[in-house]
Amino acid sequence: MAYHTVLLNRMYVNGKWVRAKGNQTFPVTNPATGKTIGSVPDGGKEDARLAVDAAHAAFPVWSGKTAEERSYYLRKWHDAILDNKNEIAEILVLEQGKPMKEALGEITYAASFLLWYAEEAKRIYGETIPASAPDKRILVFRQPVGVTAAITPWNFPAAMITRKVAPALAAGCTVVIKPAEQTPLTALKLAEAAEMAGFPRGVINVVTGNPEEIGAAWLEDPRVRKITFTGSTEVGKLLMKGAADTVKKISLELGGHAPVIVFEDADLDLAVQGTILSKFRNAGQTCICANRVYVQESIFEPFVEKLAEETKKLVVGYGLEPETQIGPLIDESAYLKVKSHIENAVAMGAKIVCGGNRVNDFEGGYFLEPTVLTDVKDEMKIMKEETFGPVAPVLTFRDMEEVIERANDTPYGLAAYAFTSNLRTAFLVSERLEYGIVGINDPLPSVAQAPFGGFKESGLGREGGHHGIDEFLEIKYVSMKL
Ligand SMILES: NC(=O)c1ccc[n+]([C@@H]2O[C@H](COP(=O)([O-])OP(=O)(O)OC[C@H]3O[C@@H](n4cnc5c(N)ncnc54)[C@H](O)[C@@H]3O)[C@@H](O)[C@H]2O)c1
Ligand SMILES: O=C[C@H](O)CS(=O)(=O)O
Repeated sequence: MAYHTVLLNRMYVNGKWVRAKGNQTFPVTNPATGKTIGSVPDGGKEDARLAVDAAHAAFPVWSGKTAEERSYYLRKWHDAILDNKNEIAEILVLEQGKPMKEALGEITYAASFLLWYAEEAKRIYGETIPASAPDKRILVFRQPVGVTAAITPWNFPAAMITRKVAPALAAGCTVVIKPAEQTPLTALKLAEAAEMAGFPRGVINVVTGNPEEIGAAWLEDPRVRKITFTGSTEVGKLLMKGAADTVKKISLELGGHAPVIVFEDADLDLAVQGTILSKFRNAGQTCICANRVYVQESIFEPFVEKLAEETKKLVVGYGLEPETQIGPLIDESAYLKVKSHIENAVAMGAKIVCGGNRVNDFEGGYFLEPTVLTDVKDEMKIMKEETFGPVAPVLTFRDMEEVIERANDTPYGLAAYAFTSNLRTAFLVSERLEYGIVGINDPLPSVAQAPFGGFKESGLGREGGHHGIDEFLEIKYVSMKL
């Protein structure tokens, strides 16, 4: 299929579609074909500062609106995104590569945060506290933190933006957004929808361009009071250090290394399908994808046989083709990293049960066969580093004590999964797994109403649920002497 070229080539600052100050642009590539599909402004420090100028100027008006008024704009944005769902999804597929069905699902998921926080905006309650002195009254207010900088990844180019800016806007903050350089077009389509929704100029700003320059500009600007980041743990640590200079609030949604635990009392078909859904969604490029699969030894053989049988059925192809289930990896370096995990495992004795090869039917794209490995050892790279690709290492375990200890033996703590039909096992495992998200017989736990986030080096703070709005609020108390 000949894919059309997408022409946006402007970014959205202060309610206007503008070029970068240096007039530079950078290409946007289709990861399935390696072909350029568009170009966007290559913004830098000055563009980043201008966006903060706009957001800072808009803050008094936006934060001064009533909750009902802010809720209205969020709902309009939600409607504008869903009215243009197919067009946005197609652009998302062209620049990110995921199958159309997943892209449509992501747009729906992204819009759901706007609807959720359109309601949460109206529930930012304060409190009164009984004063110890009879002539004093104590009032507690929750107020917006101020200008918020959102820096987002390429794997969910729509949802990772709205999961941040919906609560920020609901709280009364104004936002400056830097999308990943691999997937800027989706972010600009969201900005287009926000413009359709009628947001006042300067409330929402999207700057495309040099990550280091834009990031540095926002970190050093005292007017930016909040950094909200989704991406690798490595970059998250950099931003956390940079935020310290002006003591900015910070939220971090970082890397993961999810264990899947399959107990012998699990429904085998459910456990296999659940492992496939978690492992191979977005070609394994999600932060909560299964990265390790532990199977109780008594069911190991039938589980691996069924998992391999079902994995071989998965269709690898272009995202716009309706039958495609597995798209390309985002770029060559992503492919080489995943391939290195397979090669390291095999060199240390792992067996490739299925997959393991690049699919060469597609010129220009980095497509990898969905892969299942056995004879895996805990010392292998794939057991320690986030793979971010369609490879499932499967290992055995004897009992709950052993598997909980091994599952928790990682610096990560984002998501974990367990398949069991035993209620006691479900509760004990849920309580003892050191992860912010635990799916029990549920491989797809992410919803707008739940507080998404990680333990340990998987992040700080939560996105979604009523917790998500707290990240964008300051608490103030007023002591009034009568
Ligand atoms: N926890 C979550 O919710 C979640 C969600 C999606 C992705 N992720 C993680 O993100 C990673 C993959 O995404 P990625 O490759 O885009 O991550 P990345 O860290 O390379 O990039 C993320 C964003 O940070 C920007 N960036 C990179 N260096 C920067 C710098 N020095 N200053 C400012 N900004 C900078 C990038 O341009 C991009 O916009 C994986 O580790 C994945 O687990 C986590
Ligand atoms: O990759 C990270 C996303 O947060 C995954 S999900 O779509 O929220 O499950």
